[in-house]
Amino acid sequence: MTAIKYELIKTCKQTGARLGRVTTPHGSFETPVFMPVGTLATVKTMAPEELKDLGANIILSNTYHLWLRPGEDIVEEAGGLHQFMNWDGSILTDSGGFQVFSLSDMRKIEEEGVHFRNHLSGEKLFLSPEGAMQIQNSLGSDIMMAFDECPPYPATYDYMKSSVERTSRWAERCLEAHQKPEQQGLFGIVQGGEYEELRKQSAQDLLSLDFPGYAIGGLSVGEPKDVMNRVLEFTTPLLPNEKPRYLMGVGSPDSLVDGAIRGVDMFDCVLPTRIARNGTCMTSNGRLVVRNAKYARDFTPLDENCDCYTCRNYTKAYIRHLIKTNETLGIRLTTYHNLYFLVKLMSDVREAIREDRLGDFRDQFFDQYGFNKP
Ligand SMILES: CNc1nc2c(CCNCc3ccccc3)c3nc(N)[nH]c(=O)c3cc2[nH]1
Ligand SMILES: [Zn+2]
Repeated sequence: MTAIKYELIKTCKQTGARLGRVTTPHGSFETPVFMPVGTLATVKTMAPEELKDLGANIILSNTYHLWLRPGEDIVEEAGGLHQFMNWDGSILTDSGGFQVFSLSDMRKIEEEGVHFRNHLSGEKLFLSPEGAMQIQNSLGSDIMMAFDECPPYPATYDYMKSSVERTSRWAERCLEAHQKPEQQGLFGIVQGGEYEELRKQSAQDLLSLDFPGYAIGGLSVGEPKDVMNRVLEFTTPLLPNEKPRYLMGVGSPDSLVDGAIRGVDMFDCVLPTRIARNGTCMTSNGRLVVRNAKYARDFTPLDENCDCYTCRNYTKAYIRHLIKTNETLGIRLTTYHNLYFLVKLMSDVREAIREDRLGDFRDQFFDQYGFNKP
């Protein structure tokens, strides 16, 4: 019995989008799905009950951060991440490679692994594919990610080629170091930047290792949206139809819809929680900065089309007051709303796939939200 099961329910007749269901040892969820990010074993300011209430069934956590604080040994002693943070839904952990590159300034990549400095203390550290697997094993996540290199954008073809080949060798080492495949699913991460030949090579290498799911890495690293969409158009068809596809680090509402249309099933992004902390909200009519003076006497909800807890019980004026006075309830209410907004968006996307009208949904959503239609 493998840890991860994927059921393809149907494909949208109007687009390449898929309606599916992923089952892990901690439950199942329909796809396409947005996964809230919980870096330090918490989706910032949200209690697990609130995440369940807003409709989240799977959240992300992170090898790099939890290895540094509190240490995976403490999490293991607590009985694993689910016990430690009191979350009984599914958990996906990233392997730490990306965080090393995005957080640590001094780093050196070798065949063995990556040398870098702890971004908090400056002490020298080393992370290898085997180390990343051991940490995720201790955390007890339902879905683990292979240790990969996410090259910067842009990167030369030659650099990208040698990076892809190393990431493929690291993926093999992760598989060999995988201790509990019946309890934890391991996803391979396809790299290759914007080079179709290298995406093909990366996908071919990883498919030969027969992972239960595949991630598309190396995107949402500063490339223009049309580059991301083009890479998706020639990369998703390389992946098996009967396994989930996870686009890492994406993204904004328009990228989620455009990714789903191109056959992506799973998404994660820090955006909704990060912008909530400075009082910026995603609404059906576009972004809203609630601390703006014009909302001081606006006694309507953040989004009149939203039926979330925040929008049913509080006004822009009150939330603006809380944000301006740095009252914690303020960012809790904006976080709850932003997460609900993306979870609801993906529910609407799944509905549109069921009814074979995701292309029409995209046009209507983009017009109302204010995205320019290319
Ligand atoms: C924002 N753009 C972006 N993010 C990327 C990530 C991280 C995805 N988010 C995981 C996370 C988990 C917990 C807490 C915080 C973040 C990647 N991860 C890996 N392993 N490989 C990638 O190529 C890669 C590319 C990315 N682009
Ligand atoms: Zn709301």
